[in-house]
Amino acid sequence: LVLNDEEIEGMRVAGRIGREVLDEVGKAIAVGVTTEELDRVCHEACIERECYPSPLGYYNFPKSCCTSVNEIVCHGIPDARPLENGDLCNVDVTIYKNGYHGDLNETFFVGDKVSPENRKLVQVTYECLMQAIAMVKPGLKYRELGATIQKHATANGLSVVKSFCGHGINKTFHTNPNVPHYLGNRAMGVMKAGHTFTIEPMINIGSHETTMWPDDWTAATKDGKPSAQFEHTLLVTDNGCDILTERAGGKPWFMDQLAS
Ligand SMILES: CCc1ccsc1-c1ccc(O)c(O)c1
Ligand SMILES: [Mn+2]
Ligand SMILES: [Mn+2]
Ligand SMILES: [Mn+2]
Repeated sequence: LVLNDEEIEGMRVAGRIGREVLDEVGKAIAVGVTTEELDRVCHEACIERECYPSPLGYYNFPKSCCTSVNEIVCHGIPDARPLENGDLCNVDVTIYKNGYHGDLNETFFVGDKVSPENRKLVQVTYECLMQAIAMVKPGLKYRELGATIQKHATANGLSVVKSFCGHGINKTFHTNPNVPHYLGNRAMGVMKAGHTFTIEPMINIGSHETTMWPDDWTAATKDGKPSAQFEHTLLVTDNGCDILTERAGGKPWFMDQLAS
C-alpha cells in the first residue's frame, strides 16, 4: 500500500509517539522492577499521549506491551517477575494514534552484570537491524533483507529466528508484506516510496528453533539460550528510508548503558 502525504504524516506521528512511550519504559528499567510495572508505565504513557496500546486485546493479548526476558524470543507477557541483575529485557511497544500504528522494540541491559556474551548478542542484533535498514530503498525486493541479516548473525556465531517476521504497518497493525529475517526466504513484494513496514530481527546465541509456552503467547528458544531483538518502523522514501521510530541522538538504550 503506497501512503499519500496525509497518511505518511500520520505514520510519522505514530512513530514519534511510539518512541516516546518506549523511552518512558526504558527510564523505568532497573533490577527489582517487575515487567508488569513496566507494562503499567507503558499503559499510562499511552493515556497521557491520548493513544491506544495496540497489543492490548489484540487477538486477546492481555497486556499493553510485550516484555521478553533472556531466552524469551518475543510476545512475552508482562508479569510479577522482578528483573534480575544481568537480564536482557526486550520491550516491544506498539501504539495507535489517530488511525495509525507505530511499532518498535529494544533489548535493554538490566543492572551491571550482563555477561560479555550477552552484550555481544545485543550489539550484533542491533547491527543486523541497522545493516538491513541501510539497504532499504525503492526497487529493493523485501526478500533480500534476510541475506544481510543472516550473514552478519552467522559471521558472529549467532542464529536467526525464522518463525516470526517483520510486517507492513499503517492503519493496520499487521499487513503485507511479510518481512522474513533469514536467508533464502521467498517473501513477495518490491519496496516503493510511501511503503511503511517493520524490520524486527530476533537473533539467538544457540539454535534458531523456538517453542511456544502453554499461555498461547510466549515464544522461547528451544535450547533455553538467550535471544535478542530490535525493531523499527520504516518509511520508504525516494532515496532510501526514514526511521519513524528513531531515538533522539540515534543510539539505542543499551549503548548508553555500556557507558554508564
Ligand atoms: C502482542 C501483540 C501481538 C499479538 C500477536 S503478534 C503481536 C506482535 C507483538 C509485537 C510485534 O512487533 C509484532 O509485530 C506483533
Ligand atoms: Mn513490535
Ligand atoms: Mn512488529
Ligand atoms: Mn529475548
